[in-house]
Amino acid sequence: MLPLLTSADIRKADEYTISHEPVASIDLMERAARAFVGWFLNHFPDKQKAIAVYCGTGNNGGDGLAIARMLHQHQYKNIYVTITRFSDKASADFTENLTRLQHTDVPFKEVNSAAEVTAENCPIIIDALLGSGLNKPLDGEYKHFVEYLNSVDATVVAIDVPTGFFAEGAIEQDAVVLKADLVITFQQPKINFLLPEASHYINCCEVVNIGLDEEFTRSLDSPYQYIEEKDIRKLLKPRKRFTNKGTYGHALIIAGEEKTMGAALLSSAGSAYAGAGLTSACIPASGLTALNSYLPELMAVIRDGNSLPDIKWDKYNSIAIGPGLGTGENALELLSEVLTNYKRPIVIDADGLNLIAINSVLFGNIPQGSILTPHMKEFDRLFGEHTSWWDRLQTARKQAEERYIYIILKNDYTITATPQGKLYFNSTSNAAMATGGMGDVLTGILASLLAQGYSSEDACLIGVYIHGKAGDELALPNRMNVVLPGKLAQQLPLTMSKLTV
Ligand SMILES: NC(=O)C1=CN([C@@H]2O[C@H](COP(=O)(O)OP(=O)(O)OC[C@H]3O[C@@H](n4cnc5c(N)ncnc54)[C@H](OP(=O)(O)O)[C@@H]3O)[C@@H](O)[C@H]2O)[C@@H](O)CC1
Ligand SMILES: [K+]
Repeated sequence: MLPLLTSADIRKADEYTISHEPVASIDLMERAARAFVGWFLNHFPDKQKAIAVYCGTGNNGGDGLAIARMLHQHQYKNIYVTITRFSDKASADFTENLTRLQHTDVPFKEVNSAAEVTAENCPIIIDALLGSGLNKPLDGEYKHFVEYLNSVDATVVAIDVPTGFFAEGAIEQDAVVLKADLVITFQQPKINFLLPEASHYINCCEVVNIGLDEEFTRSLDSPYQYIEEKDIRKLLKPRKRFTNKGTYGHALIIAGEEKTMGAALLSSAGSAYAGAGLTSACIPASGLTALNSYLPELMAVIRDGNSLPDIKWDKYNSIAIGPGLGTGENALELLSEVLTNYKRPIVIDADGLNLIAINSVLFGNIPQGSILTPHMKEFDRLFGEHTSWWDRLQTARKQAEERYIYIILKNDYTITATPQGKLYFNSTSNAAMATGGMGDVLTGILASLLAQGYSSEDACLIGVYIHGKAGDELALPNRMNVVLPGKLAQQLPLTMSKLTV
């Protein structure tokens, strides 16, 4: 698990490393610059191409100067440094790196206003204007200058954080930010890099390690954590000898109407392929043929007309409700029944969430430890409109704590908010998975993991990870443009077995 730190905490880790490793601050900057250059050398090997390095006068600018010097040592022939003296301040390490640069023959100039900048015609721009020290939205000279650079046709490589981009906190919709083709960031992705707003400003991000003290960063106990494969390997249990279907539980998926049987089929398939010993689908009678022909391993509990089915609650180790269920009277009655009669954690998705949004009194009946899986719109229907993903995260965290539930906020980096106040960012999945029915499969996977005896938290972390991982395994090596949910479900047994060897 990689702690994701705010800028303030990164500064603390920075200071701790400087005094405890110990390493001089200027040497830590040198290490950061070397890490950047190591990556840059491999990906921009043409040493004749002109590179413009724009440096502010803080430590981000200091990095820029050190990087310009190192690239020059690596025989990059056309490096042009511009220092923006838009304020009187300059950090000590910036000043030291300026002295070091002056001992080379790299040309540099200093400008006091955006108007002094001459037309840019380098195909590569290195952005070292401002980094994680940004403390207010850009205005004045920086704003003009960034707007100008955004109009230039060049590949922009940002050091650590693109100028004007807040590493955490709500991002304003009209924020002026230097748009980066690539960000080479130090130690960890910044929290806002993992939220959808980043897509307007950052095309691609690479993380390079600069050796900040890991024990110290863990001790900060950040609420924001990035889940890696090794974490899932610790949680996922291999199937053992001398076990039988009873060992792996019975999941009930309450989903689908006549015209939305697909959602029920995909959820149920997600449950079966994720390894529940038994999966029953509670569906309308009109869907029975579809169910039997789609996956004969599934069992049916029939909902007939307006009457509710006779559900033997004790039979099921977990229940998921919602995909394709509709928001009519019957669906509402069904959900109310479940919330009244079933006391273990359940999974609520899609129309299950929409029903709660319309009938908020139901909120109080959700069993503790239950898992809600909203996408952005469902989330806002449940908890009110939000204008930024950062605000959504804070709401998710608060609601999960107050209601003792898990909220899986679906997104590129799906986030699980827990009752303990943690926000876990998932690291798998890809754009080929952006297709209808994908969430239904996730719902089935979660119900399946609960049925198999995983805690709600482990079910969330494992479920979201394997769902994305199966999608990655199908899409990435085969360069598939789209992965269909049914295929993804079929991939799950292989994905899971790879994670348990
Ligand atoms: N973390 C690490 O471990 C390591 C970090 N390193 C590097 O340090 C970088 C952080 O450096 P940093 O703290 O000096 O901040 P930086 O981004 O250079 O800017 C500071 C200046 O900007 C100013 N300023 C702020 N907002 C502004 C605005 N809107 N418009 C105008 N001005 C604005 C602010 O002025 P003030 O408001 O205080 O007057 C201040 O003077 C980090 O991104 C990484 O590259 C590595 O070298 C080594 C290891
Ligand atoms: K920068």
